[in-house]
Amino acid sequence: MQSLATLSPPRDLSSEASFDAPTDTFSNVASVSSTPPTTVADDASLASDTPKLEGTTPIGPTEDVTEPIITDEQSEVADSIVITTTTLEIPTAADIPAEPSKITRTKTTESAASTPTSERSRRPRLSTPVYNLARLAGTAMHGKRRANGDEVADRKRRISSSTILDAGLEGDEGTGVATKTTTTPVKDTIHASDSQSPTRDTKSPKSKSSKKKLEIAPKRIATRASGIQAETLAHKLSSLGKRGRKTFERGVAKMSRELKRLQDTNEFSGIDTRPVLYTTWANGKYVDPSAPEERPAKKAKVQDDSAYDVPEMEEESIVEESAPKKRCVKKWLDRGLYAGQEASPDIYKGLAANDRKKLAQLPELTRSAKLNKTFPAPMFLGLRMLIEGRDFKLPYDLCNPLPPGQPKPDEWRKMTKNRFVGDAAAYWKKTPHFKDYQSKCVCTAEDGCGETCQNRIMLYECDATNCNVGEKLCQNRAFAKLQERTKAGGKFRVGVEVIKTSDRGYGIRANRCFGANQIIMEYTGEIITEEECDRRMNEKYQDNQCYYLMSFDQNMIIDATTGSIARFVNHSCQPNCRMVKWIVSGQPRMALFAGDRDIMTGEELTYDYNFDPFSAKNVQKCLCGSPNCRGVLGPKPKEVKPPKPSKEELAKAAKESNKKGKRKLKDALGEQAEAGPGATKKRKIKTTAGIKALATGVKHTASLKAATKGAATVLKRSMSTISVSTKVALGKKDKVPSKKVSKVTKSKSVIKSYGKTKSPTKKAHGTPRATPKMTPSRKEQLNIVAASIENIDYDKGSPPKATTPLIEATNGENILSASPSPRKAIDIPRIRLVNSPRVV
Ligand SMILES: C[S@@+](CC[C@H](N)C(=O)[O-])C[C@H]1O[C@@H](n2cnc3c(N)ncnc32)[C@H](O)[C@@H]1O
Repeated sequence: MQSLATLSPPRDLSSEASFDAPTDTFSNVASVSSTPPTTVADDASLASDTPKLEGTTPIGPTEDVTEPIITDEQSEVADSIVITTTTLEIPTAADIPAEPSKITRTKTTESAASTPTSERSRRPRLSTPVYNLARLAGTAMHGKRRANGDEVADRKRRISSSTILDAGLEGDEGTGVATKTTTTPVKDTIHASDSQSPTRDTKSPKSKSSKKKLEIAPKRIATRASGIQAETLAHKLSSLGKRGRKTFERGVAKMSRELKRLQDTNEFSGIDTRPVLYTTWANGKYVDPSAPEERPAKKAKVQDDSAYDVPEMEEESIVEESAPKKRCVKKWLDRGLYAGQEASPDIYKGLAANDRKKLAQLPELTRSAKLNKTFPAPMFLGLRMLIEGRDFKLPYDLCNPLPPGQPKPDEWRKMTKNRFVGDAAAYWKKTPHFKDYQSKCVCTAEDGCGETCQNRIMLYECDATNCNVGEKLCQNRAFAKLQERTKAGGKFRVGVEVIKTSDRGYGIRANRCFGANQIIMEYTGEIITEEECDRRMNEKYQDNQCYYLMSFDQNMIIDATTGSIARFVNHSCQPNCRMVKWIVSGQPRMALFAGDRDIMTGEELTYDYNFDPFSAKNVQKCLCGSPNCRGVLGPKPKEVKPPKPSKEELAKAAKESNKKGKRKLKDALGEQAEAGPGATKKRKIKTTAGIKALATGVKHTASLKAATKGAATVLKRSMSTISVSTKVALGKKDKVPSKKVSKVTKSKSVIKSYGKTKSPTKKAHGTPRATPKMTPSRKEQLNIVAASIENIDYDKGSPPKATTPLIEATNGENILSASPSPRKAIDIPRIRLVNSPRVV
């Protein structure tokens, strides 16, 4: 009988789930049920890790016992593993036929051997943890002894009992019957290998030699790098004295099986199964992860921050926190992302009663005011936000200012209000005709001082003195709105910024959107007399490339060399803005307004300078780049008049008209005869439409008064011939209060005095200025071309509309065709600037 060592997983491996999970039943069984060596004499048994089973299962006779076939896997196992063995009684070749050998096997093996089953043997899987052990034992570094595929069958190898058993098991895999056994004595081999194996089987220590074995049994080193020496049973025994050992052995012999099994526990073996902790070191010190995080005191934190050079930020935030909270002011936009969308016809639909009530109180939605169609942003929440008054951020394309660090113009002293310089203030007072602006408009709350407001038509801004509607509903307060908008500052509110152009010096860019005709910024500066302007041109600005002088009012000039940002607006022959002069609280003020189309964020703002260069020397090349560029910074071209007809053509035309006149007279007489005496009168009324029409069709006397007044005011501001036209327009039979007529007469005298042509001033270097356009009077600029409003179609009962004669600028520009403003939408005649600003 030879003992056959079976390969069983080392004890420590069974507990090291971290390497390879011992999924095989065998390992687990081995771990749990392995026992100390049965006897110290039995080396194999002593080294064995497998439990000693109570019963032994005879393995059937094996014929043809040959040298065991060692598979690659098995050989590796044998080579590299410290093997624990279990005593097996294997029949020798001679014994086999005589009596069936008995072999002590594990339960699994036993069942595999005894019960023919189709189950695969689990044995080969046992080798998995063995590799790890080899690596741990330090033998793995030597590498494999052979390459894959080597013929190893004939090679003489150390063979362990496990190998033999494995071989046998391999052979009967599937059948459970061992087909090959070995005759090679393996005991010595096992000895050698067992010298490193831990002692476990202490089942029956019998002799002194076995005790010696126990004593010299090497300490088992825990495979975990715990650093703690595992105190094994053997180790403990070795430190005992003779008597102590005897006592122990006696005790062991008496030990119950359960207790013996306990000895195999990790605790008993001194195996540290606690997870390995990766230590953290910081600044040369061990960081204990379990220790609570140290929170530095607040003061220390500030000191830390200072190390990163951000103390200012910290300080600022602290200051902000301590500052009292500002009251949240509701911000309104009159233009938004969804500008132009139609509002829902029933805005109260789907709202709760409370919300309806709130909504009804909003001034924007009161019946008297016009619904602002341009404010449904954002699309679905607009109404809710109106009710609740929440702010929202503007999208990128509505406001996109340039980043900081843009080039800034030097030597520019900003001035946000006009200032009279020198004699200008004194001279200004002599012409108080701007008191006329105080005449109240006749607008109703529904109108809201819209396009039909007389003040608006006259370019008078409404205020408390001249507005019939009131501040809340009035829409004719552009300058007041501008002031309100920009007073708080901020890039969006200001809406414009200086840019450096590539070829025209500085310019102005819109950093937000502006609606058509919306006021953008005021043009302010020093108001100087012509004499002062000449002086500055000759002395101060002699070598200047850029001029910031603009004709203003009463033959005066605004010099914006010291002035508002509007002075940087460049010229374009196809501009997107216009410079318009308004009378605000009786004072003329100039501002840049958007043109007839909306202005998008990022566009450069331009207007037509209608530039007067004084002399050829000052003519500058225009670089606006528009398709209709005039080439130079010069005055607007006059409209090309049709060529004069020849004398013959004139004579012919006269004949024709004579004939037609006779015929018309005949027709007229015929009609008169048919229609009776009233017909002529009717016809007369028709031709004198204008204000007469208003007067006849109006029920409200107040409206009548205002309408008449409005028209008269426009006329009186235009030229002296207005009085004639007005009289015609009013008609003798119209019951217009005499006061109004007298006012017109009065204005006539004003205009006379104001319409004086100025004496030509001396140009630079003593030459007289040859350009009366420099500061044109109203008389020079405007001409009445018609005083009819025949095409007005009033609704019955609607209040009368203010009317003004259609006026054309002297340069031939027809206002209706040249500037199709929204005013065109309503059928009233309109005027343009009474005194168009000019850059000089
Ligand atoms: C009122 S300033 C405009 C601001 C000026 N670009 C600046 O840098 O101060 C008028 C001057 O700008 C220049 N300028 C404006 N528009 C121009 C244009 N379209 N082409 C060439 N130069 C222009 C001319 O030199 C003109 O005298």
